[in-house]
Amino acid sequence: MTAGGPAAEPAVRTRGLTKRFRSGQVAVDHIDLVVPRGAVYGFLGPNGSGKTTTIRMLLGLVSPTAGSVELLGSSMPGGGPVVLPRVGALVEGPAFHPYLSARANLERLDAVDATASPQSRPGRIDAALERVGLTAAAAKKYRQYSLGMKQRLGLAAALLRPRDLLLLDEPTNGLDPQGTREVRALVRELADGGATVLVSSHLLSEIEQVCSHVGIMSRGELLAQGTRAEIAETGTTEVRVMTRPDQRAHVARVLTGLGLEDVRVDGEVVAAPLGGTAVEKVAQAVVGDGVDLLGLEVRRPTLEDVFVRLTGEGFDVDR
Ligand SMILES: Nc1ncnc2c1ncn2[C@@H]1O[C@H](COP(=O)(O)OP(=O)(O)OP(=O)(O)O)[C@@H](O)[C@H]1O
Repeated sequence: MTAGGPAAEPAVRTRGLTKRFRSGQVAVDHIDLVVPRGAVYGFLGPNGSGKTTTIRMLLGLVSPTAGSVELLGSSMPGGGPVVLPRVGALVEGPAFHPYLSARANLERLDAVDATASPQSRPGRIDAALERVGLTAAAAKKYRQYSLGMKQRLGLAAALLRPRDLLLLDEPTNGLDPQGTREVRALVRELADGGATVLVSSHLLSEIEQVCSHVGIMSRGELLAQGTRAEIAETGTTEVRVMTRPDQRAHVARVLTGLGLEDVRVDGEVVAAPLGGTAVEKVAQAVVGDGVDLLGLEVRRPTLEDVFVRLTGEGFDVDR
Protein backbone atom coordinates (compact mmCIF):
# COMPACT_ATOMS: atom_id res chain seq x y z
CA MET A 1 0.00 0.00 0.00
CA THR A 2 1.19 3.48 -0.79
CA ALA A 3 -0.17 6.85 0.24
CA GLY A 4 -2.00 6.98 -3.07
CA GLY A 5 -4.05 3.84 -2.34
CA PRO A 6 -3.75 0.17 -3.18
CA ALA A 7 -1.71 -0.64 -6.27
CA ALA A 8 -4.73 -2.28 -7.86
CA GLU A 9 -6.54 1.04 -8.10
CA PRO A 10 -6.40 2.56 -11.53
CA ALA A 11 -4.12 5.56 -12.04
CA VAL A 12 -7.08 7.44 -13.51
CA ARG A 13 -10.74 6.70 -12.97
CA THR A 14 -13.67 8.88 -13.90
CA ARG A 15 -17.33 8.20 -13.35
CA GLY A 16 -19.94 9.89 -15.49
CA LEU A 17 -17.52 12.72 -16.25
CA THR A 18 -19.38 15.39 -18.19
CA LYS A 19 -18.71 18.91 -19.44
CA ARG A 20 -21.39 21.11 -20.88
CA PHE A 21 -20.06 24.51 -21.88
CA ARG A 22 -22.07 27.69 -21.44
CA SER A 23 -22.75 27.58 -25.17
CA GLY A 24 -24.82 24.47 -24.42
CA GLN A 25 -22.35 22.19 -26.16
CA VAL A 26 -21.70 18.90 -24.40
CA ALA A 27 -17.97 18.42 -25.05
CA VAL A 28 -17.66 15.38 -22.78
CA ASP A 29 -20.64 13.15 -22.14
CA HIS A 30 -20.67 10.80 -19.13
CA ILE A 31 -17.35 9.08 -19.65
CA ASP A 32 -16.02 6.34 -17.39
CA LEU A 33 -12.30 6.37 -18.05
CA VAL A 34 -10.16 3.62 -16.50
CA VAL A 35 -6.41 3.88 -16.93
CA PRO A 36 -4.72 0.96 -15.14
CA ARG A 37 -1.47 1.57 -13.29
CA GLY A 38 1.54 1.12 -15.51
CA ALA A 39 -0.48 1.45 -18.71
CA VAL A 40 0.38 3.55 -21.71
CA TYR A 41 -3.14 4.63 -22.56
CA GLY A 42 -3.72 6.01 -26.04
CA PHE A 43 -6.59 8.47 -25.75
CA LEU A 44 -7.71 8.62 -29.36
CA GLY A 45 -10.29 10.57 -31.25
CA PRO A 46 -10.73 13.02 -34.08
CA ASN A 47 -10.25 16.76 -33.54
CA GLY A 48 -12.96 18.18 -31.35
CA SER A 49 -14.02 14.86 -29.82
CA GLY A 50 -13.41 16.07 -26.25
CA LYS A 51 -9.93 14.78 -25.41
CA THR A 52 -8.46 18.12 -24.30
CA THR A 53 -11.52 19.02 -22.24
CA THR A 54 -11.29 15.63 -20.52
CA ILE A 55 -7.60 16.04 -19.71
CA ARG A 56 -8.23 19.55 -18.38
CA MET A 57 -10.96 18.16 -16.13
CA LEU A 58 -8.63 15.41 -14.88
CA LEU A 59 -6.17 18.09 -13.80
CA GLY A 60 -8.81 20.32 -12.23
CA LEU A 61 -8.23 23.07 -14.83
CA VAL A 62 -11.85 22.85 -16.00
CA SER A 63 -14.63 22.02 -13.57
CA PRO A 64 -16.90 19.17 -14.62
CA THR A 65 -20.62 19.75 -15.02
CA ALA A 66 -21.17 16.30 -13.54
CA GLY A 67 -19.25 13.21 -12.55
CA SER A 68 -16.10 12.50 -10.59
CA VAL A 69 -12.35 12.13 -11.11
CA GLU A 70 -9.83 10.07 -9.17
CA LEU A 71 -6.11 10.40 -9.86
CA LEU A 72 -3.78 7.86 -8.24
CA GLY A 73 -6.54 6.97 -5.81
CA SER A 74 -7.29 10.56 -4.71
CA SER A 75 -10.50 12.40 -5.50
CA MET A 76 -10.09 15.55 -7.53
CA PRO A 77 -10.11 18.47 -7.14
CA GLY A 78 -9.90 18.04 -3.33
CA GLY A 79 -6.89 15.73 -3.49
CA GLY A 80 -5.05 18.01 -5.92
CA PRO A 81 -2.51 19.50 -3.51
CA VAL A 82 -1.42 16.01 -2.47
CA VAL A 83 -1.63 14.20 -5.78
CA LEU A 84 -0.74 16.78 -8.43
CA PRO A 85 2.98 16.91 -7.54
CA ARG A 86 3.05 13.26 -8.68
CA VAL A 87 1.36 14.11 -11.96
CA GLY A 88 3.16 15.65 -14.92
CA ALA A 89 1.07 17.26 -17.60
CA LEU A 90 1.46 18.60 -21.09
CA VAL A 91 -1.64 20.58 -21.99
CA GLU A 92 -2.26 23.23 -24.61
CA GLY A 93 -0.89 26.67 -23.97
CA PRO A 94 1.50 26.12 -21.07
CA ALA A 95 2.41 29.30 -19.28
CA PHE A 96 5.85 30.01 -20.74
CA HIS A 97 7.30 33.47 -20.80
CA PRO A 98 8.04 34.52 -24.41
CA TYR A 99 11.05 36.69 -23.61
CA LEU A 100 12.81 34.21 -21.35
CA SER A 101 15.06 31.41 -22.48
CA ALA A 102 13.96 27.79 -22.22
CA ARG A 103 16.24 27.32 -19.22
CA ALA A 104 14.97 30.45 -17.47
CA ASN A 105 11.39 29.33 -18.09
CA LEU A 106 12.07 25.97 -16.47
CA GLU A 107 13.83 27.72 -13.56
CA ARG A 108 10.71 29.82 -12.99
CA LEU A 109 8.42 26.81 -13.09
CA ASP A 110 10.65 24.79 -10.79
CA ALA A 111 10.84 27.69 -8.31
CA VAL A 112 7.03 27.80 -8.08
CA ASP A 113 7.08 24.22 -6.81
CA ALA A 114 7.44 24.60 -3.04
CA THR A 115 8.49 20.97 -2.64
CA ALA A 116 11.42 21.24 -5.08
CA SER A 117 14.81 21.86 -3.50
CA PRO A 118 16.62 24.93 -4.94
CA GLN A 119 20.03 23.22 -4.52
CA SER A 120 19.23 20.45 -6.95
CA ARG A 121 17.43 22.75 -9.40
CA PRO A 122 20.21 23.15 -12.00
CA GLY A 123 20.68 19.39 -12.17
CA ARG A 124 16.95 18.77 -12.57
CA ILE A 125 16.70 21.33 -15.33
CA ASP A 126 19.73 19.98 -17.20
CA ALA A 127 18.30 16.46 -17.01
CA ALA A 128 14.86 17.56 -18.26
CA LEU A 129 16.35 19.54 -21.16
CA GLU A 130 18.55 16.60 -22.07
CA ARG A 131 15.64 14.16 -22.06
CA VAL A 132 13.70 16.17 -24.62
CA GLY A 133 16.72 17.06 -26.76
CA LEU A 134 16.79 20.78 -25.97
CA THR A 135 20.22 21.06 -24.36
CA ALA A 136 21.73 22.88 -27.33
CA ALA A 137 18.77 25.27 -27.62
CA ALA A 138 18.44 25.96 -23.87
CA ALA A 139 19.60 29.57 -24.10
CA LYS A 140 17.22 30.52 -26.91
CA LYS A 141 14.21 32.66 -26.06
CA TYR A 142 10.85 30.88 -25.98
CA ARG A 143 9.36 33.19 -28.62
CA GLN A 144 12.05 32.07 -31.06
CA TYR A 145 11.12 28.44 -30.58
CA SER A 146 9.35 26.47 -33.30
CA LEU A 147 6.10 24.69 -32.44
CA GLY A 148 8.01 21.44 -32.08
CA MET A 149 10.54 23.00 -29.71
CA LYS A 150 7.69 24.46 -27.66
CA GLN A 151 6.18 20.99 -27.37
CA ARG A 152 9.51 19.62 -26.22
CA LEU A 153 9.83 22.36 -23.61
CA GLY A 154 6.32 21.55 -22.39
CA LEU A 155 7.43 17.94 -21.99
CA ALA A 156 10.59 19.04 -20.15
CA ALA A 157 8.41 21.00 -17.72
CA ALA A 158 6.28 17.91 -17.12
CA LEU A 159 9.45 15.93 -16.41
CA LEU A 160 11.13 18.31 -13.97
CA ARG A 161 10.36 15.82 -11.23
CA PRO A 162 9.86 12.08 -11.19
CA ARG A 163 6.17 11.44 -11.87
CA ASP A 164 3.86 8.52 -11.25
CA LEU A 165 1.36 9.70 -13.86
CA LEU A 166 1.80 11.73 -17.04
CA LEU A 167 -1.09 13.28 -18.93
CA LEU A 168 0.14 14.33 -22.35
CA ASP A 169 -2.24 16.12 -24.69
CA GLU A 170 -1.13 15.67 -28.30
CA PRO A 171 2.59 15.60 -27.46
CA THR A 172 3.54 14.95 -31.08
CA ASN A 173 1.69 18.02 -32.32
CA GLY A 174 4.06 20.11 -34.44
CA LEU A 175 6.90 17.59 -34.35
CA ASP A 176 8.58 16.23 -37.45
CA PRO A 177 8.80 12.44 -37.92
CA GLN A 178 12.11 12.31 -36.04
CA GLY A 179 10.64 14.32 -33.14
CA THR A 180 7.59 12.05 -33.15
CA ARG A 181 9.84 9.00 -32.86
CA GLU A 182 11.67 10.65 -29.97
CA VAL A 183 8.42 11.35 -28.12
CA ARG A 184 7.38 7.73 -28.62
CA ALA A 185 10.71 6.57 -27.23
CA LEU A 186 10.34 8.93 -24.29
CA VAL A 187 6.84 7.63 -23.53
CA ARG A 188 8.19 4.08 -23.64
CA GLU A 189 11.06 5.03 -21.35
CA LEU A 190 8.72 6.68 -18.83
CA ALA A 191 6.49 3.61 -18.82
CA ASP A 192 9.51 1.32 -18.41
CA GLY A 193 10.44 3.41 -15.39
CA GLY A 194 7.07 2.52 -13.85
CA ALA A 195 5.00 5.62 -14.69
CA THR A 196 1.47 5.48 -16.06
CA VAL A 197 1.10 7.55 -19.21
CA LEU A 198 -2.07 8.83 -20.84
CA VAL A 199 -1.31 10.26 -24.25
CA SER A 200 -3.91 11.81 -26.53
CA SER A 201 -3.75 11.91 -30.29
CA HIS A 202 -5.90 12.25 -33.36
CA LEU A 203 -3.22 10.36 -35.30
CA LEU A 204 -3.46 6.67 -34.49
CA SER A 205 -0.29 5.79 -36.35
CA GLU A 206 1.78 8.12 -34.19
CA ILE A 207 1.11 6.41 -30.89
CA GLU A 208 -0.36 3.01 -31.68
CA GLN A 209 2.97 1.25 -31.30
CA VAL A 210 3.61 2.41 -27.75
CA CYS A 211 0.12 1.90 -26.30
CA SER A 212 -0.87 -0.99 -24.08
CA HIS A 213 -4.42 0.37 -23.78
CA VAL A 214 -6.66 2.46 -25.95
CA GLY A 215 -9.75 4.62 -25.42
CA ILE A 216 -11.67 5.88 -28.43
CA MET A 217 -13.54 9.18 -28.18
CA SER A 218 -16.05 10.52 -30.64
CA ARG A 219 -18.30 13.54 -30.18
CA GLY A 220 -17.76 13.61 -26.43
CA GLU A 221 -18.41 9.93 -25.88
CA LEU A 222 -15.96 7.19 -24.95
CA LEU A 223 -17.02 4.55 -27.46
CA ALA A 224 -14.54 1.84 -26.45
CA GLN A 225 -11.65 1.24 -24.10
CA GLY A 226 -9.48 -1.69 -23.17
CA THR A 227 -6.21 -3.31 -24.09
CA ARG A 228 -5.17 -2.98 -27.72
CA ALA A 229 -6.01 -6.62 -28.30
CA GLU A 230 -9.45 -6.28 -26.70
CA ILE A 231 -10.28 -3.31 -28.88
CA ALA A 232 -9.01 -4.93 -32.07
CA GLU A 233 -11.01 -8.10 -31.33
CA THR A 234 -14.23 -6.10 -31.52
CA GLY A 235 -13.48 -5.63 -35.22
CA THR A 236 -14.34 -7.85 -38.14
CA THR A 237 -12.08 -10.55 -39.58
CA GLU A 238 -12.32 -10.59 -43.38
CA VAL A 239 -11.53 -13.10 -46.04
CA ARG A 240 -10.12 -11.65 -49.26
CA VAL A 241 -10.02 -13.73 -52.41
CA MET A 242 -7.83 -12.79 -55.38
CA THR A 243 -8.75 -14.05 -58.80
CA ARG A 244 -8.86 -12.95 -62.46
CA PRO A 245 -11.14 -9.97 -63.17
CA ASP A 246 -13.58 -12.08 -65.22
CA GLN A 247 -14.05 -14.50 -62.30
CA ARG A 248 -14.77 -11.98 -59.55
CA ALA A 249 -18.54 -12.09 -59.90
CA HIS A 250 -18.32 -15.89 -59.83
CA VAL A 251 -16.32 -15.79 -56.57
CA ALA A 252 -18.82 -13.39 -55.06
CA ARG A 253 -21.62 -15.89 -55.83
CA VAL A 254 -19.63 -18.73 -54.24
CA LEU A 255 -19.03 -16.72 -51.06
CA THR A 256 -22.70 -15.75 -50.84
CA GLY A 257 -23.58 -19.41 -51.39
CA LEU A 258 -21.46 -20.29 -48.36
CA GLY A 259 -23.61 -18.00 -46.26
CA LEU A 260 -21.15 -15.09 -46.05
CA GLU A 261 -22.83 -11.70 -45.81
CA ASP A 262 -21.84 -8.30 -47.17
CA VAL A 263 -19.75 -9.78 -49.98
CA ARG A 264 -18.15 -7.01 -52.03
CA VAL A 265 -15.63 -6.51 -54.81
CA ASP A 266 -12.89 -4.31 -53.37
CA GLY A 267 -10.46 -3.36 -56.14
CA GLU A 268 -8.74 -6.55 -57.17
CA VAL A 269 -10.23 -8.75 -54.48
CA VAL A 270 -13.57 -10.14 -53.45
CA ALA A 271 -13.95 -9.57 -49.72
CA ALA A 272 -16.41 -10.51 -47.00
CA PRO A 273 -16.55 -10.73 -43.22
CA LEU A 274 -15.62 -14.29 -42.35
CA GLY A 275 -18.09 -14.64 -39.50
CA GLY A 276 -17.98 -18.19 -38.16
CA THR A 277 -16.98 -19.76 -41.49
CA ALA A 278 -13.65 -21.62 -41.57
CA VAL A 279 -11.21 -20.22 -44.12
CA GLU A 280 -10.47 -23.76 -45.47
CA LYS A 281 -14.13 -24.06 -46.40
CA VAL A 282 -13.90 -20.85 -48.39
CA ALA A 283 -10.77 -22.04 -50.20
CA GLN A 284 -12.28 -25.45 -51.01
CA ALA A 285 -15.56 -23.95 -52.24
CA VAL A 286 -13.83 -21.43 -54.50
CA VAL A 287 -11.41 -23.95 -56.03
CA GLY A 288 -14.10 -26.66 -56.20
CA ASP A 289 -16.25 -24.34 -58.26
CA GLY A 290 -13.56 -24.03 -60.92
CA VAL A 291 -12.19 -20.61 -59.97
CA ASP A 292 -8.48 -19.91 -60.60
CA LEU A 293 -7.47 -18.93 -57.11
CA LEU A 294 -4.61 -16.39 -57.31
CA GLY A 295 -4.49 -15.66 -53.60
CA LEU A 296 -6.42 -15.83 -50.39
CA GLU A 297 -5.90 -13.73 -47.32
CA VAL A 298 -7.45 -13.56 -43.88
CA ARG A 299 -7.34 -9.98 -42.72
CA ARG A 300 -7.55 -9.51 -38.94
CA PRO A 301 -9.09 -6.27 -37.72
CA THR A 302 -6.72 -3.45 -36.87
CA LEU A 303 -7.27 -0.65 -34.40
CA GLU A 304 -7.80 1.66 -37.33
CA ASP A 305 -10.59 -0.55 -38.71
CA VAL A 306 -12.30 -0.42 -35.32
CA PHE A 307 -11.83 3.34 -35.06
CA VAL A 308 -13.34 3.92 -38.48
CA ARG A 309 -16.27 1.64 -37.72
CA LEU A 310 -16.97 3.30 -34.35
CA THR A 311 -16.59 6.90 -35.34
CA GLY A 312 -17.29 6.88 -39.05
CA GLU A 313 -14.12 8.91 -39.46
CA GLY A 314 -10.68 8.06 -40.70
CA PHE A 315 -7.36 8.91 -39.17
CA ASP A 316 -4.84 10.78 -41.22
CA VAL A 317 -2.32 8.04 -41.62
CA ASP A 318 0.51 10.43 -42.31
CA ARG A 319 0.92 14.05 -41.54
N1 LIG B 1 -14.15 26.84 -23.61
C1 LIG B 1 -14.98 26.28 -24.48
N2 LIG B 1 -16.21 26.81 -24.71
C2 LIG B 1 -17.07 26.24 -25.58
N3 LIG B 1 -16.80 25.12 -26.29
C3 LIG B 1 -15.60 24.55 -26.12
C4 LIG B 1 -14.62 25.09 -25.20
N4 LIG B 1 -13.52 24.30 -25.24
C5 LIG B 1 -13.78 23.31 -26.13
N5 LIG B 1 -15.02 23.46 -26.65
C6 LIG B 1 -15.67 22.56 -27.64
O1 LIG B 1 -15.76 21.27 -27.09
C7 LIG B 1 -15.51 20.27 -28.09
C8 LIG B 1 -14.37 19.38 -27.65
O2 LIG B 1 -13.17 20.09 -27.69
P1 LIG B 1 -11.78 19.49 -27.21
O3 LIG B 1 -10.75 20.56 -27.38
O4 LIG B 1 -11.95 18.90 -25.87
O5 LIG B 1 -11.56 18.32 -28.27
P2 LIG B 1 -10.25 17.52 -28.66
O6 LIG B 1 -10.68 16.12 -28.85
O7 LIG B 1 -9.18 17.78 -27.67
O8 LIG B 1 -9.87 18.13 -30.04
P3 LIG B 1 -8.43 18.57 -30.60
O9 LIG B 1 -7.74 17.30 -30.97
O10 LIG B 1 -8.80 19.41 -31.78
O11 LIG B 1 -7.75 19.34 -29.51
C9 LIG B 1 -15.21 21.02 -29.37
O12 LIG B 1 -16.38 21.06 -30.15
C10 LIG B 1 -14.84 22.41 -28.90
O13 LIG B 1 -15.20 23.37 -29.85
